[in-house]
Amino acid sequence: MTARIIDGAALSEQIRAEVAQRAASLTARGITPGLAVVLVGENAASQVYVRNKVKACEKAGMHSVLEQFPASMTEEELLARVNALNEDPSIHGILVQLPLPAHIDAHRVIETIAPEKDVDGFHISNAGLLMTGQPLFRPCTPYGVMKMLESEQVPLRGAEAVIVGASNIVGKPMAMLLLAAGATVTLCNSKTRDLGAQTRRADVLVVATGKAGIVTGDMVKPGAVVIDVGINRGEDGKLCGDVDFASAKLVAGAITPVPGGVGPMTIAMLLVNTIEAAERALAGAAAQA
Ligand SMILES: Nc1nc2c(c(=O)[nH]1)N[C@@H](CN(C=O)c1ccc(C(=O)N[C@@H](CCC(=O)O)C(=O)O)cc1)CN2
Repeated sequence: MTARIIDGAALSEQIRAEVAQRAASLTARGITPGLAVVLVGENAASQVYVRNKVKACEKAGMHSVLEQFPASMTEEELLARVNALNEDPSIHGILVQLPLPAHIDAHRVIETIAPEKDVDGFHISNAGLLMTGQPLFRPCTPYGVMKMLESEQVPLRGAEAVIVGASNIVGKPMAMLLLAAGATVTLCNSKTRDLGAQTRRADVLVVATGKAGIVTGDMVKPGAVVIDVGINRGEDGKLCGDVDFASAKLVAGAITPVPGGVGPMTIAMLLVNTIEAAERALAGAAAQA
């Protein structure tokens, strides 16, 4: 058996086209959705991601601002920039690209973003809302994974979902979204004993560890849906995921590639969250008038 390839690039194009229509309709009503992307430091991968985010906004007819600062920027200076963006009415979404330089407390920065502009969904109040089943913004990567599962019509009610990696930005919110969809969720971490025993139970397996090839074909249940969130640079210089694609695709029922899988969906869902923020701002303004 060879797995069906889940094409995140194609699905993200569809979602971005829908976003462009919503953006045009908002602009016609006098409000152009605006996203501010803040990058501190010279991380090469982050530079690519933020440029792609800004380009995607422009293509969808949205306003975007890229604020780039040297790694020497202080935490107080960054907090002041975030506060200024919180007050800027032309900006509906704010994201601070991660990782931040080690001298800056990422938690403090994220907690400074106004929750109603936190289009990454990382603010503690947005994490709490997601956990209690009342999401305002769903974090973009897990939200994109849910859209991929939906487009593939993967049954989630009662399914065994296993997530490898328990980060705040992917693993934990992924667990909340799968739980809300009715899956039985197992969240594995670096201390998990016999990882293969867990992953082999999974009808839906999501891998987000940042460790190339941590999941191999022998760790996949035949017919499972395998979602690879990892983006690593292999020894050959090419991008690869956390899943050993060559062996896993012979066992899985469906699998996401890297590149062209979850990555493009992350950017598409950022646009969706920004549109939603702008739509809420318009509704709020109308209610006050
Ligand atoms: N503030 C945030 N920081 C980070 C997030 C995030 O959601 N918010 N996620 C990741 C990085 N990330 C988004 O920022 C991201 C990673 C990868 C891609 C992507 O499209 N990847 C392509 C390959 C691109 C390449 O050539 O390198 C793919 O997989 O096809 C988009 C967004 C960490 N930081």
